[in-house]
Amino acid sequence: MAYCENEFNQQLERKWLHRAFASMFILSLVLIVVLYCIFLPDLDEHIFLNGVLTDAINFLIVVAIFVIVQKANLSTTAYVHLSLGLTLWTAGLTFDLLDEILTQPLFIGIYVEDILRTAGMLLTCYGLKLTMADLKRTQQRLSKELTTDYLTKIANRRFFYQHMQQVQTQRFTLIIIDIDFFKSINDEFGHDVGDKVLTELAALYSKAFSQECVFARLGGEEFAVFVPGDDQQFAIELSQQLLAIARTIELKKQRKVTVSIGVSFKTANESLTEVVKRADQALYKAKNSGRDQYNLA
Ligand SMILES: Nc1nc2c(ncn2[C@@H]2O[C@H](COP(=O)(O)OP(=O)(O)OP(=O)(O)O)[C@@H](O)[C@H]2O)c(=O)[nH]1
Repeated sequence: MAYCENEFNQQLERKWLHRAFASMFILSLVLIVVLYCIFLPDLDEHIFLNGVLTDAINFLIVVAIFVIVQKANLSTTAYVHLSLGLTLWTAGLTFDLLDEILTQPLFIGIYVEDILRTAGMLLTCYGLKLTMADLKRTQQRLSKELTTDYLTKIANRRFFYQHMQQVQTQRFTLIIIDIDFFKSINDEFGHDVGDKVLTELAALYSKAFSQECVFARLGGEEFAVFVPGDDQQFAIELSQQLLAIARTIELKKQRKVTVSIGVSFKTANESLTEVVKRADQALYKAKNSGRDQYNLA
């Protein structure tokens, strides 16, 4: 609710900002033309069409960029810098354009026109830099979101499979962990307690692995660990440790959480599908043999 209100206020603020910049943009151009007409009433004597076409094209290009900026979804800081920069730049170009049609006082050509254009260009450049930085931040956030599990904040299935694909020429150990009777935990204690068990288990397991291991939530109540190498003894010790960690999570009514584990070792020419299938089969055996245990494929 608070989020929606905030979003609404931001949209309202942006709408007014748009109106203010559009009005300022149009007014500044009209003002320059009007001032010319006031101070140079004998237009006929001054009109000469020298290079007007290229200046008109330059003018129209910057006006088009201004319109694009008004429609773009930018951060407020980037939007303000770009709009202000383009307004000043266009004001400079208006003097430049009128200069081709009318004779203007020297000080306008030397100071006003160039100062406005240069200040406008600098502000626009800075606005572009801010826009690029915003874009980079958005890309980084989206790519993190794409590979992170929304609930436990550990890596998700997409990240895990991408990682296995990248290192599929190496030998590795795949451990699949599945919480036992998770449906009954949800049914008995509620979905929020189920969520808490998932986050707590993910946090405890994250601390148990070294940097080279990749730990992810595959979905539902299923987790997976990628361990480089195919050391069987290490896999057994790690699985025992994972079983013990799960039992430390205590639910109400003295009920403890347990997990079942399936382990497979990737051989040199084996496909990813095959190694995942063998780990799944090992997990299935651990479940069928009474749960709270591991099985090696
Ligand atoms: N709280 C919560 N529950 C989830 C989530 N994702 C899946 N579940 C539930 O997890 C349960 C999985 O149940 P089952 O596949 O029957 O497995 P199980 O009850 O653990 O039984 P076994 O695996 O055979 O021991 C389902 O009831 C899903 O609704 C989640 O993000 N949060």
